[in-house]
Amino acid sequence: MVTAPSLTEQVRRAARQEQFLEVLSAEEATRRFRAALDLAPLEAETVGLAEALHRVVAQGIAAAADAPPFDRSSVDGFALRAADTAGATEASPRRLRLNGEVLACGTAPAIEVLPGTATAIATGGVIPRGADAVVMIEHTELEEGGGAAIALRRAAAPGQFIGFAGSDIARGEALLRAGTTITSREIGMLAAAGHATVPVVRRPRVAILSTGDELVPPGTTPLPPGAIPDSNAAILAAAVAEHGGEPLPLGIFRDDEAVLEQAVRRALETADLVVMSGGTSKGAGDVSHRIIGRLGPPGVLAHGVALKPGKPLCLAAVGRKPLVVLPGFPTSAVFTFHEFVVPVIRALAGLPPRAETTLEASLAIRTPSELGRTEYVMVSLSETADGEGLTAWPLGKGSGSVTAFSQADGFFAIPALAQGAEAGMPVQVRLIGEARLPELSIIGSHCVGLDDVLEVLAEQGIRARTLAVGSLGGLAAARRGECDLAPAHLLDAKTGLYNTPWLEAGLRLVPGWRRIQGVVFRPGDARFEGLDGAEAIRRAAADPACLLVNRNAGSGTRILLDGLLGGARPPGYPNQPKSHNAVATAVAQGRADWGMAIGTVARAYGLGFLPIADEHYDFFVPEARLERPALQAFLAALESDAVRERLRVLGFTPA
Ligand SMILES: Nc1nc2c(c(=O)[nH]1)N[C@H]1C(S)=C(S)[C@@H](COP(=O)(O)OP(=O)(O)OC[C@H]3O[C@@H](n4cnc5c(N)ncnc54)[C@H](O)[C@@H]3O)O[C@H]1N2
Ligand code: MOO
Repeated sequence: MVTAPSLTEQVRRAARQEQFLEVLSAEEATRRFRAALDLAPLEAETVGLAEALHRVVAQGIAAAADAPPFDRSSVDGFALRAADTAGATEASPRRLRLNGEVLACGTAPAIEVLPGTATAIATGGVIPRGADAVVMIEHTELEEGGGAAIALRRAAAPGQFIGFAGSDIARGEALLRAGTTITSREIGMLAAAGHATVPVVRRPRVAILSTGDELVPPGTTPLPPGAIPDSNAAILAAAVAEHGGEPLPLGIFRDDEAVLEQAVRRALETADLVVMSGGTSKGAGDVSHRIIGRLGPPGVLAHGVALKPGKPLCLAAVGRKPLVVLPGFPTSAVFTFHEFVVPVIRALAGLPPRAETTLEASLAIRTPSELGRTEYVMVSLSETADGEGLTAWPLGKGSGSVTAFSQADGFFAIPALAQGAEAGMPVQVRLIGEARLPELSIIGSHCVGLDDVLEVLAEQGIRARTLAVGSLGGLAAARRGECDLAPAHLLDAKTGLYNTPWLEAGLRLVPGWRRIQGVVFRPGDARFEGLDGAEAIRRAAADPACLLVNRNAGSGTRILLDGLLGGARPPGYPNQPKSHNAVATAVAQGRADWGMAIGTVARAYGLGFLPIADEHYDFFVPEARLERPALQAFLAALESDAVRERLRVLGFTPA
């Protein structure tokens, strides 16, 4: 009898089909990598206090001097012998003769305070020999007439208003312990306790190489066709510095084995750790991992890890030196860097393992995942309706995204043997950096006009976050009370009304603005030029050579377009990007001939435009949230002349 292979067997078979050396679990890959390395902190070096910020103390440091260095007065007044003031009262004041010196800060006393005398002293002045207390100037009276003297009407306690030498920290006392990260506070202590320099752990030097024929330095304009800005090197260099390393950015290398091998050999000579990105998968140009075998033992320790993002990760060592090839995809590169490389950098830098915070949240939407790989899903967090819990919204941008890791609050894992996670499931979200929930949470349809309103709020110091999940997704979030505002432009085909048919108990509809949706096409295209919008759509839908770029399901634009197509599925229909801009770019670049977008975007891309619908872009607001200050500020901004003018310039009309 033939039985279906078990799930585990299916996963093992899938792994065997990979060309990778062996697809390992993340734990096993980490174990092999760490076992091959020397993870002790690097040797010490001495730096001046001005360079000591964020460095790690290499060995325990004792105070080199007393602080304060001498007994000193903590008030402006008179240094005297406490015994001379015993029994002083309103009725029987004590009279003390003044010595002929004034102890300003920095003045060494010359006259001993003998019984029956006092010396004028400033805050911080050196306590003179003989004195054991200080009285405040306002508790004394200057005696008129018979020579310089003061009268006191209350007794002083021995030691009062004296800061004794070494009472803050005494010479030889432990000041800083090994492993302490130096902040401004430690620098202050070092300076006060007699140190001008400090022994710190040498920062691990991390060489960063980007590989790929398509890569160009950030900011290259115009971008050559097919070129991609090298964002990995930029984010990796900054992340190296954030975790105590010294980045050595070596630049961009073409997919040329000989050149790359030479560069990596040189990097291994100067750096403590070498990080490459790109070229570790299976394409013909994927050469990075191939050269490692020639650099010396032990070589590749893991190539292929059962996780997503990051499957093609390659961990290696040459001697005891770590060498890592990160996947080229930006989210995969930075995610695997943080999981596998950051702990190594921190260990070499003498830093403790990074503190990790995990919060429980409820998953907002069903999230599919690939069987056989632990999938890490980048999420944004929002507060639940009662304000007591959190909802996790998958960013849904994939490994190639350059924004997912940077914009996510954190991530949760879907186990290798699951094919997804269900909406409403509790998930453990590990935070990336510090998650700061925004004051204003906006979930729904995005419009360029919204950015202008939010700009005004930002000027008032109110942080907003927008999650573009389409009009229907936003409406669902508003119904659950999980956002402050759900922007929507939903057309009800039956009534021809926008948004109001979706209104229900517990929700308000705040009018936003009107915008013109229409057909976008390249100027001069005779198939569209001069036609009425609806007629143009009918003709385009019937022309097999005319390629559409559609919109994502759940977006208001898609609902509008589907209504106009009346069930037709013209060529290009499956191409469903998520924004007006993506539609305009596809048409401008000739990858499609037409699509539906708002007039403002059509103008920005220099496209032809046939108006179709004057639609309402409004905001669903959960009533329970109406009183929140950030929401009130948003509503006020919406009404303001400044915002109305900005919207008008963009081509929107007030609702
Ligand atoms: N046939 C297969 N193709 C791919 C597989 C596979 O198993 N079979 N794995 C996919 C996975 S998973 C990943 S992750 C990527 C990683 O591929 P590489 O590490 O070889 O990366 P490249 O091909 O060089 O580049 C991928 C992608 O990333 C962009 N990139 C590269 N470097 C940078 C950089 N420094 N800054 C910004 N962007 C960069 C590059 O332009 C590509 O778009 O492979 C899948 N393919
Ligand atoms: O493993 Mo790759 O990182 O999915 O994108």
